[in-house]
Amino acid sequence: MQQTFYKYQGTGNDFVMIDNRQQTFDKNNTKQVAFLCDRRFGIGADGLILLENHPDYDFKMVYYNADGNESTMCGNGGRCLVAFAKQMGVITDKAIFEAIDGLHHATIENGIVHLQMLDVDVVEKYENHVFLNTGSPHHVQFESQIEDFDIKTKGAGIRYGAPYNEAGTNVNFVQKVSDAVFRVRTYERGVEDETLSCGTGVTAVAIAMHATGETQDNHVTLNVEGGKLEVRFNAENGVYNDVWLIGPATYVFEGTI
Ligand SMILES: N[C@@H](CCC[C@H](N)C(=O)O)C(=O)O
Repeated sequence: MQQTFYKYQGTGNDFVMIDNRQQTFDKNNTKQVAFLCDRRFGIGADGLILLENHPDYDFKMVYYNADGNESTMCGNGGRCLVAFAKQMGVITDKAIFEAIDGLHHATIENGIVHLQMLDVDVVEKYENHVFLNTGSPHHVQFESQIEDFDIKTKGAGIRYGAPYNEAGTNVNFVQKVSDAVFRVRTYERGVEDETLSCGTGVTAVAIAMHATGETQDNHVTLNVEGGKLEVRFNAENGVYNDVWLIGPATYVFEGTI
């Protein structure tokens, strides 16, 4: 069967988008999802996202990693899905949608998507790293420089090591640029490689930098390999709410395969 698809990217984190409002996509076919995401044999993407109907909200998001498995929240994917829902005529300039981690509010204007992320009330601080969940699990590790870093080897070591083991985590390496600006490179679970950007990852980094006193600001800029993202939040007694991930979401091409 031929599959119509749309390709989007958000700061270089790229996704195959499928309109599944008619429930025609075989959601349990892991091999098919992995094939569509394959950069040599398929379309090529870090993940695949289904746009589905929701009885109470604008739409539902179903997210798969490039390995073909359904996974936890994808921040850049959520931003791209808002742009795709607009292209499909499902929304105009704002949305409320359900993802695996709950409800998300979003707005879109001139290709820039503001996406509200999960509140965070647990930030685990260790000697060399911070661990927190921003819809997906994130290990955040501060480094003095990440330019010449072997992200894939170092990231995989942490992702598969204790205490994360097989369930794993995403791994973010962070370098401070200035008070409220950080450079981030991320190893993504389920892609099992460095990606050019990770939305839940930069959200985790912004909160981790605030929680450890690396920034006093509640509006942080994150320089990633694929561009620039912003994260804003409200911090009150160790609880982070009103968390927003902000950045571009761009249509690339469409086709059938
Ligand atoms: N690219 C994502 C994160 C996607 C989920 C992640 N790979 C996982 O399985 O935890 C983002 O932009 O947040």
